[in-house]
Amino acid sequence: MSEPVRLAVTGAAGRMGREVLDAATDRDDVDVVLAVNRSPVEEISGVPVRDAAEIDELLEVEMPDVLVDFTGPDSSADYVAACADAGVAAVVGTTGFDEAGRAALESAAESVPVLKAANFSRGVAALRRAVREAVAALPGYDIEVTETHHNGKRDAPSGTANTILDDIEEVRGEAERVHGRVGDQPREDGEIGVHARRAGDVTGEHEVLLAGNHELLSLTHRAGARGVFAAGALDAAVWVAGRDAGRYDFDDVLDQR
Ligand SMILES: NC(=O)C1=CN([C@@H]2O[C@H](COP(=O)(O)OP(=O)(O)OC[C@H]3O[C@@H](n4cnc5c(N)ncnc54)[C@H](OP(=O)(O)O)[C@@H]3O)[C@@H](O)[C@H]2O)C=CC1
Ligand SMILES: O=C(O)C1=N[C@H](C(=O)O)C[C@H](O)C1
Repeated sequence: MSEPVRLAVTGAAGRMGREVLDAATDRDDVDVVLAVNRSPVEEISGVPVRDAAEIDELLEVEMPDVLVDFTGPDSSADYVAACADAGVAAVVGTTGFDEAGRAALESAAESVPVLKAANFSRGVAALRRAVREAVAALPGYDIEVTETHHNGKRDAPSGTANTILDDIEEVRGEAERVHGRVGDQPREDGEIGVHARRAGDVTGEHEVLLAGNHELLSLTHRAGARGVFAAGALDAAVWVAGRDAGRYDFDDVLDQR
């Protein structure tokens, strides 16, 4: 068997960072050599957690092959820039990037491999394929996309919902995205309704509704635990290690284009 992939994990103390560190302990194809967090934390899953402010020096000293990031969009763009300087591949699970953040990832991808996915669940990858097929088969049907997440989520709509909306527009052409409705606002032909709900500790749900007259198709994915995202992110890290510089996504890992 080949050497385990040397991993750095940023946002180590977050909901996802903890899952990634926990999942990594059960695998022999990865070895966490560096975990960092903004707020001080001593250790997680037996891995000492270092100060995020020292990321540049830490990458030079620990020499990970791949950095896995689940933080926030601004810090993620900074970490990926640090990866580009240090020659480290990046797997980005963080969502909610603005134009400048997206440009920073593109720029880093000129020097190192950057694999970004709004959702590392295999079920969501299958949902996306099913949605593209359903949209192609049901021209003219009304489409509404609803996502539900825990009350700690910052960005809305979710990165996954935005990706699904892009998928729908790829099949159907550009559409107006109507975020919620209020007052005298009848549905216009071709618009896509988008709804973001935040409640309790919901891990993540995405529903795409396609409705014609007298029939309704509902495609739904529910994540039961964050372990599914962590497993996918680690699969992505193993896959991306040693690749050429460039942009990659989870479909490349699943080889399902
Ligand atoms: N692609 C996927 O499959 C998935 C993606 N996500 C995305 O991952 C991201 C993180 O989600 P989640 O783990 O729930 O979030 P949390 O808020 O639980 O964790 C974020 C972590 O990042 C750290 N952090 C935040 N801002 C900074 C900063 N400026 N510099 C350094 N560290 C920082 C936080 O540190 P501190 O301890 O100081 O707060 C915290 O440890 C979100 O964008 C979410 O949408 C989530 C699940 C799955
Ligand atoms: O913040 C979360 O929790 C999640 N975020 C991702 C997103 O924005 O799509 C993926 C997952 O749904 C959980």
